[in-house]
Amino acid sequence: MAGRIPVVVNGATGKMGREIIKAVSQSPDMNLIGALAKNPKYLGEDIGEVIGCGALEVPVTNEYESMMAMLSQEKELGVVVDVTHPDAVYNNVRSAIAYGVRPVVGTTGLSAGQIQELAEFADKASTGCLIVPNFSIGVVLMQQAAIQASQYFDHVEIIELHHNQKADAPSGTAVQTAQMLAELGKTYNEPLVHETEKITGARGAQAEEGIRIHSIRLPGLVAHQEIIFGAAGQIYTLRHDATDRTCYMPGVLLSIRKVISLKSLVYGLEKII
Ligand SMILES: NC(=O)C1=CN([C@@H]2O[C@H](COP(=O)(O)OP(=O)(O)OC[C@H]3O[C@@H](n4cnc5c(N)ncnc54)[C@H](OP(=O)(O)O)[C@@H]3O)[C@@H](O)[C@H]2O)C=CC1
Ligand SMILES: O=C(O)C1=N[C@H](C(=O)O)C[C@H](O)C1
Repeated sequence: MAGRIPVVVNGATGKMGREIIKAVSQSPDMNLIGALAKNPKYLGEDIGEVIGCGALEVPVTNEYESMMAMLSQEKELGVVVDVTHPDAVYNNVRSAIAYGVRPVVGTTGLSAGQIQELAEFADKASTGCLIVPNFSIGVVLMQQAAIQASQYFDHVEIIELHHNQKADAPSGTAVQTAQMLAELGKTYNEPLVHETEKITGARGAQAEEGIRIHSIRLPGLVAHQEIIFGAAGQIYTLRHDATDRTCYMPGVLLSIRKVISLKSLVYGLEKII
């Protein structure tokens, strides 16, 4: 369909992938042309039927390279949305860029070194790539509030709480939040006493500049984060709760629309809104 952004969703049968298939297929400026999944159970089936929204005439496939080749042949610049697994995402993104396809990466768990390598790769290819640890506007607002608060508070810890099918810890959102606070050029949480962990990990993971991250995994949770600031006589808590994955869809669609005009890798939704 002329003028529409051709989109392939990788991880199409997963929790995020299913929502993205619905959102993309209902967007008048996008054309869902591919649905990639790992599970052989769905191969060849119509992705619309698999996710229960009616036929979309897009069969599920696991042939990543062929999909990238097909996207690269489209008249309009093609986008692949990656919501797969931390073990797969790096190679997926490299391969997409090599085909001139624009990746929108929701998958978390990439290391800082891997992101740097992908940025160099995207730069050399002059190809846009968006890595978005969290697509929800609420998280962007929470992070902005945290940046403001950090001017006045020298002590902060992050608690992230997720469903217990999550592969990576800490969450990409928590890692990004800690980075944002660390980049402000101060060190947090100067200890008043010598601390001993009687059980390893009791004080959480140590991120940059003394910031601690605590990860909780339980059935019943979706995706939640608290940023807790402390000072003499007061506690300031910022909290975001994703209660349903539909909260990510406006950010996913915006990212698809924006990535086609980028010429390099951009990290974070806050950079494009
Ligand atoms: N940026 C954001 O705002 C958000 C990011 N996420 C991130 O998105 C990713 C996916 O999350 P979620 O949908 O909950 O996870 P799911 O496990 O529900 O879905 C992952 C999908 O990817 C497939 N998959 C798994 N391993 C591979 C692989 N090696 N190669 C290709 N496909 C693979 C799975 O297939 P199969 O079932 O066959 O294994 C499944 O379809 C995670 O990294 C998560 O942190 C999640 C929510 C919001
Ligand atoms: O796995 C999830 O569910 C989520 N992953 C992302 C992360 O690691 O930050 C975004 C959100 O927290 C949901």
